Amino acid sequence: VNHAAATGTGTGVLGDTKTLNTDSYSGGYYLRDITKPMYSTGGKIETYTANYGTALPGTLLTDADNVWTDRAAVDAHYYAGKTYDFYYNKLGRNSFDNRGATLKSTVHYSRNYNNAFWNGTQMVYGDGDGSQFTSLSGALDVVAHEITHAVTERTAGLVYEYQPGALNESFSDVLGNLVENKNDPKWLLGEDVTTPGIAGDALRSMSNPNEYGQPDHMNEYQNLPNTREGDWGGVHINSGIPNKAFYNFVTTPGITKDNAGKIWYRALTQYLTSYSQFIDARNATIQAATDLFGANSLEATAVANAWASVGVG
Ligand SMILES: O=C(O)[C@H](CCc1ccccc1)CC1(C(=O)N[C@@H](Cc2c[nH]c3ccccc23)C(=O)O)CCCC1
Ligand SMILES: [Zn+2]
Repeated sequence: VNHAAATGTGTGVLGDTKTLNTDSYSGGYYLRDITKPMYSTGGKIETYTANYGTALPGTLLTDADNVWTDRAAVDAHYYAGKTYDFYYNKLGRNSFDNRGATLKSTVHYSRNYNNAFWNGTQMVYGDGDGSQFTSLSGALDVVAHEITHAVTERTAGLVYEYQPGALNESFSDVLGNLVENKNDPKWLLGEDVTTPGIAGDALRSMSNPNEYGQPDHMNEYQNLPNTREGDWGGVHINSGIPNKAFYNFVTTPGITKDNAGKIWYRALTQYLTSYSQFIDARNATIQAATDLFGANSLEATAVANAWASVGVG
């Protein structure tokens, strides 16, 4: 048969079994999902391996019997599909460009690579060194974090430095956790792949940014240089402040995750721009809440209070 949707099974990074959307061709199966609405305009989800090198995208994964054992690839593929579904079904967005662009992931990037990234074209995942991280595609919040960088790039375009960069980071953490949708009262980031030898820790905490060295209030804002060593003005550090604002908002009685996500997404895609500062994000999220729920709604009031609680506005 020439290219038909097939259903395979695979083992994920944490040893769990998952059902996968694959593509059958005469002779075997590709790790390619052709079942999504994006396929009507040629979009698909494809997962590659860099084979421990750094050339991208590497080789599209194939398998003879549709039983997949590359754990990092299984999760990169499955979680990209879950993230696509969230954006399409919950927010009405058709892939990161809203025009059904193909989602391409590469796993086994380099050796013992303790990180992951969106490179402007695709997602890239390291396997970690087994101590600091396990394969980073093993966390849905990480996968959705990376794909949200692509969404931000195509919408607000928040530049990756200082406050706009910290907002860029925060939107990726917020959407990462909303897509993951765990009942995690601490709203942790990367908990499934950080320090496989230690339970209960994470990369960041949205409920208590201080726990992982991040500020949770403007009076703790860290003025860092716009260099690699300075984390581009502290984009992964000062994101603790907007992260805490979102946490305070979404945990306000009467506020739902779905409505919080709609408000943050509308602010990102309708009001924020390349050099928006924290105060602009406050104003944008209040405006979005007002658009969606009314000026004196619980949502609009709670958004203003949440930003005020971290010293913004
Ligand atoms: O997407 C991002 O913001 C991060 C991308 C980092 C990157 C950028 C450019 C080239 C290479 C890597 C990756 C993630 C991140 O937050 N990385 C942080 C924390 C981190 C992960 N691995 C590290 C190793 C050393 C130091 C810090 C880190 C960082 O790069 O700062 C996001 C979710 C999990 C990993
Ligand atoms: Zn990021």
